[in-house]
Amino acid sequence: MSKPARPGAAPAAGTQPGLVVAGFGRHVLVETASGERVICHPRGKKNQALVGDRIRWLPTQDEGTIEKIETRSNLFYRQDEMRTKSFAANLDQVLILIAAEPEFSESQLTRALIAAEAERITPIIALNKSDLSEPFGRAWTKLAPYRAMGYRMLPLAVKPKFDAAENAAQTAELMELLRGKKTLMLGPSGAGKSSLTNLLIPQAKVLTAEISQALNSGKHTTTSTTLYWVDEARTTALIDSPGFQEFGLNHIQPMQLATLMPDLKAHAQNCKFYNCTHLHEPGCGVISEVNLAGGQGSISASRYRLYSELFAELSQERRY
Ligand SMILES: Nc1nc2c(ncn2[C@@H]2O[C@H](COP(=O)(O)OP(=O)(O)OP(=O)(O)O)[C@@H](O)[C@H]2O)c(=O)[nH]1
Ligand SMILES: [Zn+2]
Repeated sequence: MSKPARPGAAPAAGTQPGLVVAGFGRHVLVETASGERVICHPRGKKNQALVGDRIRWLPTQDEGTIEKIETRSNLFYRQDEMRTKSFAANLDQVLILIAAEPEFSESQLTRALIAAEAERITPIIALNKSDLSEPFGRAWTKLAPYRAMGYRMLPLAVKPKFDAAENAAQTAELMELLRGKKTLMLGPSGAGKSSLTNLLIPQAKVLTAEISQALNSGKHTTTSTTLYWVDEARTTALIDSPGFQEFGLNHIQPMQLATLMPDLKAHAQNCKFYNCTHLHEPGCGVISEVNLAGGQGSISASRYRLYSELFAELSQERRY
């Protein structure tokens, strides 16, 4: 009998390397070294393999079992009201896709950025629908503080109402950023995630249908996280996680939060107390920056409000 898969455990004899390219519940689709795809089941109750995981698997009749999950370089979580679950691993970067319309939520954006910072992953912010010039201008302005924080940001028109010369250039710039990397794409409903997937991976719809057929006995599902190769050489990957709502941040300590927000971090070193929560302490560098006359400071009132709300949320989650 083989031992249950455990991250970092020694591989069992006869196992083969593979990459998890889709996940549905406890079953995953594994891509073999030669590019074939096999459904694999986990051995044991724990250690669910995630999209992006490098694994060792063992063939059974027409399927396989996962014998080992290689050590992960990072791990991403999502959360709903009920609980936090991990859903993707070993990412190189995160593409946060938002749009001129519907108006993006600064809270959702901030949460996604914090989750990326916590895993030391570079986030890219893409603002879609640059063809809608008026709302686009407003949204671009709203993003000014995030550009000032140093985040990589680019305009995009994935599926413009009217084609313009710059659309192709914007897509090309994005492609340049994605090249050779595994990128998790996320964003609110209506931002253009499926449009972007279809643009970069024209066969995505067919692949998705095949995957849900294979993993879910033909029942249509949109809840699986899927890794799509953008190029034939399989060096550039886009990971789509439909139904995405919120990043799971419960694993983050409240006292860690300010170090994951570059605008706050820059002023936290001026605090009088080393364990300052930046909520009420005298001599707090963060609070004095927020209170600079006329809102001239580099920490906006809305970012500071998000910080205090998240601080309260993370302090509560810890109790159960
Ligand atoms: N004007 C304009 N509309 C766009 C652009 N890109 C996408 N859209 C439209 O925006 C709407 C939403 O696009 P989707 O690709 O379905 O967005 P999504 O993020 O996948 O949304 P969900 O499936 O709800 O998560 C569609 O009607 C698209 O045609 C763009 O660059 N410009
Ligand atoms: Zn402080």
